[in-house]
Amino acid sequence: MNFAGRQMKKSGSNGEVNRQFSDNFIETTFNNKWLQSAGLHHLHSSNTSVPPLQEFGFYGNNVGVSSSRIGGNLQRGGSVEGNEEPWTPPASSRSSSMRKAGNVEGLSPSELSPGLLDLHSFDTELIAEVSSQRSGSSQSLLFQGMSPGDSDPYSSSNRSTNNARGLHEKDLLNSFPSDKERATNVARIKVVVRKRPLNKKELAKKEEDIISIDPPMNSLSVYETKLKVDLTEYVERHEFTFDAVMDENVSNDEIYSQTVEPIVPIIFQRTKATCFAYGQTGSGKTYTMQPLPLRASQDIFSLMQRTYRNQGFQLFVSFFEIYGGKVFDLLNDRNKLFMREDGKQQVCIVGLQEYRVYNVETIKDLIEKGNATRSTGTTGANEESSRSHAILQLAIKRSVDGSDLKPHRMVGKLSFIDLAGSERGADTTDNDKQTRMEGAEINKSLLALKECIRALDNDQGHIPFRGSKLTEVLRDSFVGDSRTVMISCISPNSGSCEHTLNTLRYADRVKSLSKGNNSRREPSSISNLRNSVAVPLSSVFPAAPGSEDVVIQEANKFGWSKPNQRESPASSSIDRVPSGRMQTNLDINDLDYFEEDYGRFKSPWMPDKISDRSQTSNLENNVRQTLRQAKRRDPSHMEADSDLVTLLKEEEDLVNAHRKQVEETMDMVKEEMNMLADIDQPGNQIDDYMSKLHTILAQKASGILDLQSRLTQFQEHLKDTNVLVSSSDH
Ligand SMILES: Nc1ncnc2c1ncn2[C@@H]1O[C@H](COP(=O)(O)OP(=O)(O)OP(=O)(O)O)[C@@H](O)[C@H]1O
Repeated sequence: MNFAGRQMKKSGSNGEVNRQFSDNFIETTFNNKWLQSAGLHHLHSSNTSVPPLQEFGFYGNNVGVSSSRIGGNLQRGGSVEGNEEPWTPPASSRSSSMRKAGNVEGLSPSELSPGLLDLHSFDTELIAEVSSQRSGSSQSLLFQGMSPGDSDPYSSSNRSTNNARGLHEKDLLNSFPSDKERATNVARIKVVVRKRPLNKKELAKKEEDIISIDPPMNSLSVYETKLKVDLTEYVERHEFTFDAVMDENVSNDEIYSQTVEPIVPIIFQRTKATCFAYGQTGSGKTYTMQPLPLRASQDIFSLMQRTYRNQGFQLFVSFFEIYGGKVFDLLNDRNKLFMREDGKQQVCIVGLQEYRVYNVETIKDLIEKGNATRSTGTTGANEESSRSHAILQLAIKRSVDGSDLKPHRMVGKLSFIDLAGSERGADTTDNDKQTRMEGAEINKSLLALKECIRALDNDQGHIPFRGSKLTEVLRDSFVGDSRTVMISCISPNSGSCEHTLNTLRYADRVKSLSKGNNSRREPSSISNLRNSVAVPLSSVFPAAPGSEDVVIQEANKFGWSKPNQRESPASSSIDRVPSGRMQTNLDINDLDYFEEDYGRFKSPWMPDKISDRSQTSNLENNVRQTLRQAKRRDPSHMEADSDLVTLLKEEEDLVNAHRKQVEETMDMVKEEMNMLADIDQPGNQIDDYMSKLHTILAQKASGILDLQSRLTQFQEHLKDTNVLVSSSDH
């Protein structure tokens, strides 16, 4: 990442790494770039004086501790008016008990009250334990950035207030039917892909751009160069379709309108939403994520001013990172924080500072401050690489009775997660020990994320969210009434092909989660996994979308896409993949391949190559021969023929789909093996992980064996038909 803040020294932990700008792209500061691209360049000047956008009618007097403001626009609860110190209060000014609570591990739940932030809690989900300690101590709470509302006790007096408020809010919600409708219309999980341009380094190395994008179709193709067994090169095309696909010319503004803009209004409707960027190191995650919170807060303020004027909504910001498996507050001297789960499995962060904000300028300052504190380092693919997962949260709260005297409670929350990029140890040789350790830790948490996605995808009862801090934070993004936007960032260069395919495959898995109640993937959702075709190298570069030498996919009646070669001279030059991926006709030898690979599942890793199967399709030949004979003998068999052909096609589609799934799983396992190989610390439960992978593969293999037996039965059936036809001849 190339960001102003990254010039600063890396804070915390072992390494003090000097940061510098990447010269890979145009030479403006990243800060400038992201503000400009977000349409917020007016905020760039440090002298810019932006009048507060937000002055609530309810808070006209700004009485009480929670209405005091620091440095003009920024309020840290608990600070007294006139305190000009804009960021962290001096240590002496902090309550010692609070400091203790934020820094001592092993606290019992009852001790968690100060500075406890429930990541996704809403007013009905507040933690009971905090209540008794909080009442009457708003000053201390506010020093820890807690608005008193977060700790609202379940006292009887408050219950009645809550009821009143509940009614009031119900009326309020009823008064905005269009927003409610909009909320239901916003997809639960949206997956978009963004491709960055080739950078200077890649251009200098004359690397190919291997990704073509077809924006109207929301699809993209990755052209992967491979070697045949005879060592001739061919290119395999992998086609993917997502909710939106953005090429290198798309601005950050457009990214915002495609991703976060639609979910902003619904966080006023008691919804939690998460936007996270996923992708390999240097693929543009930070570049993409940084402008989004600013744009979102602009819209939030404008909603507060217009639609929800005088309704008492307030905006709070917090910013923390997960680095090396630990949590640090990016807005409070990188204080170490602790995650706790309450009885309702709500994840809470002990000691996290939250800032009440009144305008976009303040949020920009906070983000810059946080980014400057964030852990960065240099990887082979990115000189300014984020080595931590950064989580910025915008929380909308309301006070119980609309005044600042009463506690504020969570209404909705929007989280922005800039994941650290993964890089394989094997990709670079010059990484120092710290970078490798960081990489191992990042890989571990990303693997934990993948495990959760896989578990959700397989409809498993237990989702291993506790596998890492990252997945604990992300838990609520995937369950319950939440909205999630995943932005998959991909690098266009040929050297990143494997990473890119992996990113896209996982994006596809996440996409499949959106298909109703986390149910197993519908057949249509596996279409992406099947859309790999091979084309000759010469016909690929340049391969504009829609060019004549590609194979067009169209869905068959089962919802799976089927290869349908366009009638053009070029299409006939489509090559055959040795593995048989190109085969559109059923090949009995595929079954050998399944058995062969099932054998491999049981044996140690990893299959290097899927066996070459160029033999003729025995089953298909048998079937066709039988049908031809039958037709010749009795025209009344014509109808039965077409039924058989349909049946045959169905079976063929099934087998192809399963075969593709197995191939995809193998690629994924291979990638994960590579990642695991980079995690060389003890106690990382590799064995456990491996046995899980074994189980998954064995399940897939058994599915394929089922198919094989169905096919055999089908073949028997055809033989019987043949016998019947022959005997009727006689
Ligand atoms: N769409 C884009 N247009 C122009 N430049 C881009 C784009 N995406 C990324 N970049 C540039 O590419 C470089 C790497 O981007 P960035 O730091 O955002 O990657 P990252 O995925 O966050 O990497 P890491 O995971 O290592 O932190 C930066 O110099 C950034 O300015």
